[in-house]
Amino acid sequence: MDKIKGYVEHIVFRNDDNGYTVFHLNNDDGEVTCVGNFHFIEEGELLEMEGEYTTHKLYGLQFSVKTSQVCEPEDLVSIERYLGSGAIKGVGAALAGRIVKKFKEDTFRIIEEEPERLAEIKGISERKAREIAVQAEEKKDMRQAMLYLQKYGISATLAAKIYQHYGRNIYRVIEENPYRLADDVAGVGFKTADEIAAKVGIHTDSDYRIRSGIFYTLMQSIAEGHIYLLQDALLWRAGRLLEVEISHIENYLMDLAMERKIVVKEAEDGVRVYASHFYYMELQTAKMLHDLNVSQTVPEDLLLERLEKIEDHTGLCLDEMQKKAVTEAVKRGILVLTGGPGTGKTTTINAMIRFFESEGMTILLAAPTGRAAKRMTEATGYEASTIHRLLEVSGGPEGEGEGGFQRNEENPLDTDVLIIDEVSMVDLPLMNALLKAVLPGTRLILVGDQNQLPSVGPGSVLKDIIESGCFPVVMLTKIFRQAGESDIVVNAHKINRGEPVVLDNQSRDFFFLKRQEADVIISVILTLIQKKLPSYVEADTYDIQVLTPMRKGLLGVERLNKILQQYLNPPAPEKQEREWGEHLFREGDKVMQIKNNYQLEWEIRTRYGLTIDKGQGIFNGDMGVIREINPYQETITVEYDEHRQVTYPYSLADELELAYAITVHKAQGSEYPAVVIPLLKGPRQLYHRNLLYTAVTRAKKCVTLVGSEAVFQEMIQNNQDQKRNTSLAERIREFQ
Ligand SMILES: Nc1ncnc2c1ncn2[C@@H]1O[C@H](COP(=O)(O)OP(=O)(O)OP(=O)(O)O)[C@@H](O)[C@H]1O
Repeated sequence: MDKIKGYVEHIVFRNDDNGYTVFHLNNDDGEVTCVGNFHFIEEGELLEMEGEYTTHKLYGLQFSVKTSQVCEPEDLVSIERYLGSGAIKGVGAALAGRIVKKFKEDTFRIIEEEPERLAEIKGISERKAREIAVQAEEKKDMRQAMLYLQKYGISATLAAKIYQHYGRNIYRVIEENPYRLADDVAGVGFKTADEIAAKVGIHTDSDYRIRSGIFYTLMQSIAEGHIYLLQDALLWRAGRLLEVEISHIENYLMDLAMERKIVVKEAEDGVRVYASHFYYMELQTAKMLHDLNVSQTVPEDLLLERLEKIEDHTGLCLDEMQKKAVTEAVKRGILVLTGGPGTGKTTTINAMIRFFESEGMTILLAAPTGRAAKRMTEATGYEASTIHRLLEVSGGPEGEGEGGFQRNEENPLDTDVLIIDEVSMVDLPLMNALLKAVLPGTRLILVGDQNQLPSVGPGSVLKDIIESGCFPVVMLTKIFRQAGESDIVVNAHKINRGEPVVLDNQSRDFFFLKRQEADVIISVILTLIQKKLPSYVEADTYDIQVLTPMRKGLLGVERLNKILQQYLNPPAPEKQEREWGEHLFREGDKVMQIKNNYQLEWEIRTRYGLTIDKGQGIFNGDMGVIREINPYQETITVEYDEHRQVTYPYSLADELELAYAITVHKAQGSEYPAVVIPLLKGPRQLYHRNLLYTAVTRAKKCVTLVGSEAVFQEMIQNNQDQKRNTSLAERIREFQ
């Protein structure tokens, strides 16, 4: 082991999650590049470190740090450098120089013990002197707290967040009730809090622990899509988590209910336990839906007359149900329009738009995902946005949550009509946020297919609204696309009704290739996407989408992506590549953004590098191709639709995933020219009718299933998609 000591000259790279840092150190021998894990580090600091010199194949000689210690700067130059490094706001290099010139080696003591004396220096008022002292003190506190949290194995980012939340109270919180962290700090879950508690020596049946465990169990079920848990299930799950007797846990439910942290309700299916927040969210959503449900009396014949004019004008010819949808949308404050693929939903939306337009009304369109919004724009010729954008999300990536929207009850949307498509994908928190921003008097039209998979987030809002029976619903059932013209549509409806589908491969757009082994299936997929399908549907290889039910397993997303990457984008000397944990990205890879990120900037450039358009926001589900991995700038450039290029710093690489294959869940709301679906036996809870239906309906021109016919037919028969525990329909009825 070698020992070195010097000043941090420049931090080149820092990963805040694990503290991995690369920096230049200035010591007696000149400049040394150091790498290591640091909890807290700043330019200008004096460090004493132990470690060894290594040679990196790209970056050359480095000092790999094993242990380190921060020392007080010793000589005057160093004190001045530290003070002027920007570590203390408002003190630049010049001022630092003046301070050190006056107080010399005594500088730090003066700042700490007699800060008012700083005002003796020209340019420092008494107020500024106090500010400098406070900042210096905070730095010291923070460093101490970081070291303290490090003992509990907490990452640097999390430690900073925790410190920000509690400040100096951190010691009391950790020692008395570390479970508070799970409630107060985003990113700390019960598990982390529990580990800390164990280290602090908090007893396994302490009050705090059990309360926190109950909440954690409720939150887990919310993450699975439920709004409540039945008491028995909650007790059983919490008992297993906490390894405490169920009878012991039961006592706490009453306390938590008294404190209004949870809501306990008797219902037909048993005693339901809600996290209060979610109980009231359902209640409020139900109330807001009712508030919007106002009817207007408009003479029917007048309406139909105007509609006819629009039909003449546009060449649309609506059937009875479609007409009903338009007239109801005009008369009612809220309308649900539902139906399977090809039943004319988009055509009806278009007719509505033309009608409202002719009345001079303002219209807003939105959908839950970027891709769905784009499709809506294309189908209507009207600009549609994502719901998050519509509500003017203010947070960072996924930073929405409650209160994260600029549009709300105090600043509602200014429109006469609001049409939302793909409502099956909208979860309860988003519907709640949306309704807050819609004034009664606005016409809200919710369009969706209730048989698609439910939203990823909790609730089954569309189904519940329909099931409540309290609002006007127009259900389109007639399929307008002709049989033969589209077996995708015909078969999708059969799947939905639980009828067997004939697999004789006589179709032009629906194929089933029977194979029984995973690796054979993969080789068939490769032939399809490399050779057969691109010319058949007139699309690029990368436009053909493989959809699979699972993430894990022989035919799961993770394995498929690794194999498809190898064949579709093999390594080559001219292609840069880089590993992130389990993932390897290579130039030329097909990737997907897996979070909404409203801050990411995109640019469209000409061949000569001139920027011709730019904007912000890349959404969950957007797909692109890696154009460049730049190890020097530490960036990845991805090109999305319409040549939009986004440059990601390495630190955002975890917002990307390979996308040769994606899960059916991720594909909700998107359509592809051709879809390939591998099918072998899998868990019954997942392999159900809705999943198959959603997968098949993602294809515009061609579906090819590859695998076991038995599994396919079993999925059609299995309508046991996991029932979600929700009670929005009941809350809606209670307001009747
Ligand atoms: N009343 C109608 N008469 C004749 N054709 C119609 C009628 N309504 C819709 N169509 C046609 O049926 C096809 C499907 O309609 P549309 O795209 O509106 O349905 P959709 O429910 O939005 O389907 P998807 O969800 O698959 O996009 C279109 O080709 C459309 O032109």
